[in-house]
Amino acid sequence: MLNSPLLSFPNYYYYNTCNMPLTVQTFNLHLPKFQPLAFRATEFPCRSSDYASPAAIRGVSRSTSCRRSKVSLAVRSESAVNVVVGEEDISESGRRRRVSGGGEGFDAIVIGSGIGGLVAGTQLAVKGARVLVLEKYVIPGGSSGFYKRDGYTFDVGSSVMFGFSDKGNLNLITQALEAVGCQMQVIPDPTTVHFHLPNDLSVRVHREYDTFIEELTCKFPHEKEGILKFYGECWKIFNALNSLELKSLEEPLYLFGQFFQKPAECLTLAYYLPQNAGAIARKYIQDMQLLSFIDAECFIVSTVNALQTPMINASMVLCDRHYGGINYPLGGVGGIAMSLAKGLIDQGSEILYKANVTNIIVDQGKAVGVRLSDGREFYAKTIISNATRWDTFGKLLKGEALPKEEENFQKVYVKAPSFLSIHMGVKAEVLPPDTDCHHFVLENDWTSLEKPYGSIFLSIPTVLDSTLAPEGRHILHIFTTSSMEDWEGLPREEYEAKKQLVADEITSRLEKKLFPGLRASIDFMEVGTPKTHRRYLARDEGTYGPMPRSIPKGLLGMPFNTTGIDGLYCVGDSCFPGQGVIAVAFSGVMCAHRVAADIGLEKKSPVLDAALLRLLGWFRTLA
Ligand SMILES: NC(=O)c1ccc[n+]([C@@H]2O[C@H](COP(=O)([O-])OP(=O)(O)OC[C@H]3O[C@@H](n4cnc5c(N)ncnc54)[C@H](O)[C@@H]3O)[C@@H](O)[C@H]2O)c1
Ligand SMILES: CC(C)=CCC/C(C)=C/C=C/C(C)=C/C=C/C(C)=C/C=C/C=C(C)/C=C/C=C(C)/C=C/C=C(\C)CCC=C(C)C
Repeated sequence: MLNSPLLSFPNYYYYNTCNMPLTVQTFNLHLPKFQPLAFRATEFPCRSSDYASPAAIRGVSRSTSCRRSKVSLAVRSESAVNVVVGEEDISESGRRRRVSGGGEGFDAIVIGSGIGGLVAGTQLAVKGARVLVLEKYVIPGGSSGFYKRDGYTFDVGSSVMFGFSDKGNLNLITQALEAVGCQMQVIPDPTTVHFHLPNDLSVRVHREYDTFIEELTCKFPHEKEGILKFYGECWKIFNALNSLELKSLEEPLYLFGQFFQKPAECLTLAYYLPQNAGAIARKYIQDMQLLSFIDAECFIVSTVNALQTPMINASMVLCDRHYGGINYPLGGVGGIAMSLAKGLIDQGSEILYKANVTNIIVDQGKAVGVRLSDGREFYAKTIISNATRWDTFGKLLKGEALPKEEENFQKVYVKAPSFLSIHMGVKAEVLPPDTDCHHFVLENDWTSLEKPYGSIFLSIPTVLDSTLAPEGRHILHIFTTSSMEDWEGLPREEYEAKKQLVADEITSRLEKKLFPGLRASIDFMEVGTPKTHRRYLARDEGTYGPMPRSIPKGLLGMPFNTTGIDGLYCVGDSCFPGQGVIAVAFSGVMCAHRVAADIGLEKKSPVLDAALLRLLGWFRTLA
């Protein structure tokens, strides 16, 4: 007999009966004051092997109705039971009818546990909100997750971590962890990236700004003044950003407060908001090769050239790497998400894995809950989607017309291509001494920069943290842009053969350019394609994020967190300011602030809200 619910929210109860060898259980529901009119109980197997089998789930699901607070249910041992009570009558057929009032379960449900979703969730939890994070995969992190094979710990995405220092206002990863009482040991990276470019141009981006500038001006002495002016303008923006307290730009009390306290900095940012790095670089620099280098500097973080990269984003990454520096978390990037997920639970909120959201439930125009692929439903005051905007509006919101704002977003931005990634374990001796951790390779032709497979990104995190690989081995994480159309529709054998072929070509290129003998030193290799990214990250076409269709007006067209659907918010890289772990962490901070204001956990002014949201909507139409 279970007497007390593990969680006792107004209309949602979750009983975990795992490991209880019972076949019939009685639930004495400790109900809130209002008398529930109905409940539905659904039983789910706990063991992961059962979850893998849809038949097992179908076989045990059942629903019933009752008007009493004592319920007898036959459930299997090793099961978890979900009980939804109150407000809604959920009949056998699964159709919902509103039957009475009552409270809502959670303050916020977050769909997805990428860094964007986790930061939004944890920031809300520390403000006192009850949050439920639903993650499709078995661990948190999304593209910042990890996986282990044969003694290697691989980062799913790349390993360049901005925002992980101990100073300033822009160390958003450090701050997100600190907010939930976590701290991670980091290893300073002496070089952000080593560029290997056409015409044998080799540039190391040193942690010390002056050393980097010295190296660059050595290669382009005739452009010394232009170099100093361009990077100097980046610093002006970075310093303005770094002086602000970062919260939601959609919350007027905060925004006007910042304008009042730091008018010069806010006006600086407002001035640069619609501008792009390439146009500013061209004010100072004429040398085409140097301008191409700046394209490559931007491409590695935005997958587009400098002319299409917002100046605020470029300044953020071109300066943070010298200000706070790039720092790698000991034990791998995956530790960040694991720590945030733990922090979330420590704050009394929850995260469920293998929870694949298929529907956002909208009632009278308001997002009120979600439905999972296994039939479970969860309800909350607000729903935050960490899925991309294409997935959120194209797949999760069924039968809803695309809001005007989203139409505008899709007019300005397309899905960036995905990646082909190779996770490789190699014998340590193949790397020359003092090999840098991160490399960017574009061998012969500047025009190949943005072409599929044109340039190669390479991270060797074991240069910084040798614990990630077995003794005497290194990890090479290699990736290059690649589109879904190259991989879709191939029969299995052809698909596998093509993976091998492309991986061989990339390995040969690296062998020629950087590491002679690379092929013979391979100890482990796994190749992921856009299909892999789509499958494991649930990102439409495996996309890396939004990419402007043409020259954008800087960041002006990027949507923030609110959406055209009441109660529904987006977070992650298809929101302002875009791709990147630190960028999605900022979108999480902004989202949590806006949601907290909307559910009464932060100050708000409904009149100013309406005016600001209308104004921002209008600004976006100018993009
Ligand atoms: N700097 C780096 O080296 C680096 C490394 C890794 C990732 N990144 C960045 O991380 C960014 C992405 O972060 P993000 O937070 O926006 O998203 P994400 O794609 O990392 O995470 C989204 C999460 O949501 C889950 N999800 C999606 N749809 C779902 C559904 N319907 N039901 C349940 N779960 C669902 C996915 O499984 C995933 O875990 C990328 O832009 C990339 O730039 C950068
Ligand atoms: C509202 C209005 C209208 C106005 C107002 C004005 C103002 C106040 C404004 C403000 C603004 C702000 C605050 C902003 C902010 C921003 C930010 C924070 C940004 C950030 C960004 C970031 C980023 C973009 C990042 C990115 C990164 C990345 C992507 C990374 C990646 C990496 C990789 C891929 C690596 C590579 C590798 C190799 C080479 C190997």
